[in-house]
Amino acid sequence: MGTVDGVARQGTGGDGEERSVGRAGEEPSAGGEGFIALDGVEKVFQVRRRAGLLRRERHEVRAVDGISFQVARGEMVGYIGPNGAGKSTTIKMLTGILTPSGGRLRVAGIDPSRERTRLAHRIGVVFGQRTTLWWDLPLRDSYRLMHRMYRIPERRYRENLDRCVELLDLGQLLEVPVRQLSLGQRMRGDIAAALLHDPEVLYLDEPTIGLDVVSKAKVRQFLKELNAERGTTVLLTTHDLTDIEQLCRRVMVIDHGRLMYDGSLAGLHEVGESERMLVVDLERELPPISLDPEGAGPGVRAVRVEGVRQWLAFPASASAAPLVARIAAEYPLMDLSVREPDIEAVIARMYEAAP
Ligand SMILES: Nc1ncnc2c1ncn2[C@@H]1O[C@H](COP(=O)(O)OP(=O)(O)OP(=O)(O)O)[C@@H](O)[C@H]1O
Repeated sequence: MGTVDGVARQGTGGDGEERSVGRAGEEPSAGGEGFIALDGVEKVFQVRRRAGLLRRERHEVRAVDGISFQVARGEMVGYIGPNGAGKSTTIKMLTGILTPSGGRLRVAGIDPSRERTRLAHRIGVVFGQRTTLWWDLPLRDSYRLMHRMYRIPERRYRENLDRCVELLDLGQLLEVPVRQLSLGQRMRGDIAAALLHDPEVLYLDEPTIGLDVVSKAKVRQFLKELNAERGTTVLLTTHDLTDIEQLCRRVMVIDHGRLMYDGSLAGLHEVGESERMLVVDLERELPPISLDPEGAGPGVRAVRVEGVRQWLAFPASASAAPLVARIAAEYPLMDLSVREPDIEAVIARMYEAAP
């Protein structure tokens, strides 16, 4: 594991450290420290488990095991890893919900667990699997409560709400009780709620989980615009590599509480030698597609044929465009789609590839 760690840290990690300080009222941070800065952060849970009929044993779970990274103001970074890797625990420490067991952690120069309330005015959090909205209230009433809780100045609240309503398409939904919203509608409602107080940092934990293709596209487009227009710093946890591909130039991989990779998504695919899958529907049943590597790019292979449908694997770090162009030119193509490898598979291959 150490080797993967060593090999893989090649990315954009330090970029923009110089942009990290300088807001009125912000604590001066240590020379060049990132807007989000973790140094050797640990979180150890003490748990008791059954060790016989009556006996219980105490043992430790090192959910986060010495993580260090920096995120510059305005960066949008993917934070990915398999189930139980330590992602949510990290985010909970970044919001101040959990106190680290060791190491140093700062967000905008603030120690989250010591000054949770002060930090709350500067961060927004969306947990895809849970809502921060009031279940029985219409969206608009939830927003009014947040307006008061965060003491958001009236004009700023109006502007932010209007903007979120427009860009997240919430106009028809404001009077609907949250419990009657679909998952995608509720998620858009939650994202708006996290942004009403104009946070400088947004933590998103699985913001597209369970959403249909159209809702996913809406959420991603909104986040892109938010980041481009307001310079909001975003830390995004997801199991959907397309979220990362479309939103983040930088991705960090965590596993067993340790940072295994920090760099570009293309770099991650290279380290893991992972493959994407092109699924094509032809007009009629044909033998497996065979293409000249010169035109379609190297590493393309037909892996499955089922009637008119064929599956072609190709390196995930390569563009699908030349391959699609080639197939369209040489075969009677009806339809196609590209499937991303899942994160677990990419990480598994990353380990396999380590010397
Ligand atoms: N409150 C807790 N008490 C004891 N163990 C915990 C607690 N919270 C998390 N853990 C353990 O810490 C480890 C990391 O959990 P965490 O929820 O941070 O993972 P995750 O990467 O967010 O996973 P997922 O993708 O499944 O949400 C897991 O082994 C989990 O069981």
